[in-house]
Amino acid sequence: MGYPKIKQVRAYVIKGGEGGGGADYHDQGEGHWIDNHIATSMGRYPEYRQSRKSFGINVLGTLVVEIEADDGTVGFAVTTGGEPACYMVEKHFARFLEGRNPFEYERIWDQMYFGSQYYGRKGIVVNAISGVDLALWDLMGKLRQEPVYHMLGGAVRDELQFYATGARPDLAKEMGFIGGKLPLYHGPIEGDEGLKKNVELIADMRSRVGEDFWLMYDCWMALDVNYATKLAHKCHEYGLKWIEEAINPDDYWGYQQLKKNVPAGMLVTTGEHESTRWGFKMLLEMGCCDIIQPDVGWCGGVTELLKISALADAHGALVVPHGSSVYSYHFVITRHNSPFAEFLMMAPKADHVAPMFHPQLLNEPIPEKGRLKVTALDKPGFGVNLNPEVKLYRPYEH
Ligand SMILES: C[C@H](O)[C@H](O)CC(=O)C(=O)O
Ligand SMILES: [Mg+2]
Repeated sequence: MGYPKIKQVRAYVIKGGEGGGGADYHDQGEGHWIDNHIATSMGRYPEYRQSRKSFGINVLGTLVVEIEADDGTVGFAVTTGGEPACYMVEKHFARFLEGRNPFEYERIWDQMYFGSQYYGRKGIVVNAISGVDLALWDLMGKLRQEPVYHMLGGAVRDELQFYATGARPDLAKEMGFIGGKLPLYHGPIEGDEGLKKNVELIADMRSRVGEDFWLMYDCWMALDVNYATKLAHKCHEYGLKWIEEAINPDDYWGYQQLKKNVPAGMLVTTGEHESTRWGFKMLLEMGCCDIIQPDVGWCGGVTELLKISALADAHGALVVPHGSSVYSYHFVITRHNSPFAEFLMMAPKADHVAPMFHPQLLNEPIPEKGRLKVTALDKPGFGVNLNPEVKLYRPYEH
């Protein structure tokens, strides 16, 4: 009805070293806190314990999806997925968009998901679907000259408030954040000595930040239920607010048990590596956690996040999306059951606020004193631009 149709869908990869970082936020230079001996399930192999890049955490690179309408308007989005995701977007998903009205996002999502069900459902395929979906919302916003958050129902509060993820919660407190989430440095393979160091770090941070500041541990899937339970109990006396992604995301039964095991009042959070309403249904119905943390660039995009969020609301769970910069800000501001947002500290020493998807995006809003006014989002679409200085490769065409 009065809107131009979709003319072309294009998918690009941004490779590390040529504007790396950005949406593939683990792809950072040497000495960055995000790659400094963080516990992972690969830590059982000594050669992969010190660095996540050593086992290939940054191997994919950023996926950029552009959707051009007949009138020349271009919506775009970035997420992780790299060249394999480019193949899916160009060779498979583009057919469900080109020639269509861009506002048919439900039908487009449904066709991408069910058209790839036989090889997809999770992981990189859903990253690719998410990238297309976000680019579509950006295009819709640009065509209507409206920010995405307006199209999602409008803001339910005047500003976002953030906790910071990084190596220095003490500095995050000085910068005005409401809490600090530390990476867990030592996994079960490092035994009691490692466990002791994990507890000592929280104790040290607590002594630096005082009583009321939130402290959390992000365990990045590295633990087992027994270790996670011990860690939770030992950190309780230092006021650990939540234990995040403690175990393998496929082990719903383990999360269910962990939720029963943690001290009263401590929250269990997970979901950044989960996707679609069906994955989150498992977490919610099985009582696995208190907060779900979908990444809007990985869980199926905004279209799917709306469904996940409604499901969580009905289960009394909060939705605090993982990272994802503007793509989550436009969502969080519209939902009562998303009362705050995450900010990933991308400064190598976590000592100042730097745009999360730098250098790929221009005009990316960043928190000031741990907050962001809704007016910072008042631009068409997601309100960001691709940095023309970052090189794009288009490995496949259709
Ligand atoms: C810090 C974590 O290991 C990871 O890099 C980011 C993450 O899981 C989060 O922000 O949450
Ligand atoms: Mg996490």
